Amino acid sequence: MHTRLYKESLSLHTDFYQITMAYAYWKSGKAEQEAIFHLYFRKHPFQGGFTITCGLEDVIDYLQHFSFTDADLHYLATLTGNDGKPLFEEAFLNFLKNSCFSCDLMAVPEGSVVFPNEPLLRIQGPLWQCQILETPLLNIMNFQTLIATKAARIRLAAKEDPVLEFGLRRAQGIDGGFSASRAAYIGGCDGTSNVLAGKLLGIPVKGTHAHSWVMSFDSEAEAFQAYAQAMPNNCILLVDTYDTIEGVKKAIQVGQALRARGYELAGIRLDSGDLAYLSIEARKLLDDAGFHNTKIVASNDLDEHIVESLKQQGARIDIWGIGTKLVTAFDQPALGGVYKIAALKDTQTGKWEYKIKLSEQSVKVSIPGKLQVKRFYDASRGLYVGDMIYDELNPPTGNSFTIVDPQDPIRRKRLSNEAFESKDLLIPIFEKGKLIYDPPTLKSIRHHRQSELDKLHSSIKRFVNPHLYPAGLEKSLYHLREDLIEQLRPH
Ligand SMILES: Nc1ncnc2c1ncn2[C@@H]1O[C@H](COP(=O)(O)OP(=O)(O)OP(=O)(O)O)[C@@H](O)[C@H]1O
Ligand SMILES: O=P(O)(O)OC[C@H]1O[C@H](OP(=O)(O)OP(=O)(O)O)[C@H](O)[C@@H]1O
Ligand SMILES: O=C(O)c1cccnc1
Repeated sequence: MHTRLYKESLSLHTDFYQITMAYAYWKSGKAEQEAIFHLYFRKHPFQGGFTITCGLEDVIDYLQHFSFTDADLHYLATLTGNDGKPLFEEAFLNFLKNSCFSCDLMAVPEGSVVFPNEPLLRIQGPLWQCQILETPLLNIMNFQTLIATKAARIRLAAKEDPVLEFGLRRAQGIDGGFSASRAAYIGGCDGTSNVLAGKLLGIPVKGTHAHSWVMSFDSEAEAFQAYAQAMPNNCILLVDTYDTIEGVKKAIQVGQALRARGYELAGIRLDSGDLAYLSIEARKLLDDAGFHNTKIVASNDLDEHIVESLKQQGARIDIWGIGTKLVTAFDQPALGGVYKIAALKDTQTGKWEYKIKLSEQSVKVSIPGKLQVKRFYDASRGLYVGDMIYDELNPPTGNSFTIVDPQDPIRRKRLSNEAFESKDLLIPIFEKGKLIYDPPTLKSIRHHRQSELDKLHSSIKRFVNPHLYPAGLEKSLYHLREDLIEQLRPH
């Protein structure tokens, strides 16, 4: 999508240090050494129990367009060090000019449920390429994964009701708005007010009208009549500009006039006040007047918690319009996804060397290897029962496995191929830079997200103190990691 939004080449859409490292790798003869990196997160957002991965299509788009234009190289050639001399040798800029993306990429399909420490992306290829891609891959995946997860939580709260994403005006800039609309649709919104997302992505566009429409007329009644006149087949009237109950009554009068012309009043919208009380009162007025099919839309700083509460209060809201708190992920504005090197191939021996990052905080110690995730499914209950992160360089044998929670090694679980079905989550996307994956449509990603959430036990999906889904390291990988920690920090 980036290439459709921006005319610029986006190969410089990275942090400066990625380019200085690429240069230094090149200078030290390591640029082409084969490496494996993983992109993963350590903690679910929103204190939740699950995360929805999102952003792969934009990652594919980015990688397909990854090349340095003359203008990019010209710019890099102007950068100087503190002695005033150019930072990058011309031969390096030529090296960039003649290169294109040539890595293998494995990914968990968009819309899948994922858990801490599981690679959402695994990239294998020349060290300099893997490195330089850290920033754009995180930039794309962190945001869209965050918003898809927020939308999925709102979808859970709204149950079967339609949810419309109204966030563009409050979103974080142009791409923030556009990619939020995409991620929100994958996460479970049914439509968007973002017309560009409608055009480019095929998301249904929906909406009502603003207070300024009403305020531009001498009276609310006139405003409603004029709107119904202009758009009799798409008439949802915002009733709270002056007095909500009076507004509903005026909307009913307009609804009667519409009916006389052979149209139906599609809905009313409430945007302030006590949404439970007002929706119940509005429903009574509409039903008493015979407008049983006129929907009640609600908006006003909604999020999953308010939607859940309004439903518990018996609110009669049919459609939820949700903007700010969805597209800005208001209560957690960033997903802390990270991207770490996990193995490097020795150029002499051709053998992989494991790489691990230590930290004082055990949660921040990285996981070495060429990781894959096996997910176990209990077909008799229709539920996912556990995920095993394992090392393809040293895969476990047999049919029964132990997984260990790296943060709490006492938490272990046995998973067996005999009791459960299983599948590997990471699938091939690029092979040596060639795209070998046919990305699914947005609609089918959305369906996939729904079927994934259906396979999670309700205790994992609750908002308050969700149950911890068993996702751990296969035992021998756990021990490998412990051994490496021991070797690097023996005391
Ligand atoms: N019955 C309810 N239970 C829980 N939350 C509610 C209920 N009704 C409305 N809310 C939420 O409470 C908040 C109300 O905020 P606020 O007081 O700013 O709204 P308001 O009274 O309508 O004012 P404004 O006219 O400025 O929008 C919103 O987030 C709204 O979604
Ligand atoms: O509340 P959100 O979830 O962000 O949904 C979108 C909001 O945007 C519109 O009004 P706007 O916020 O521009 O003006 P208002 O606050 O005066 O209604 C609309 O009326 C909603 O309230
Ligand atoms: O169509 C609407 O009602 C709408 C669109 C954007 C923001 N708030 C409301």
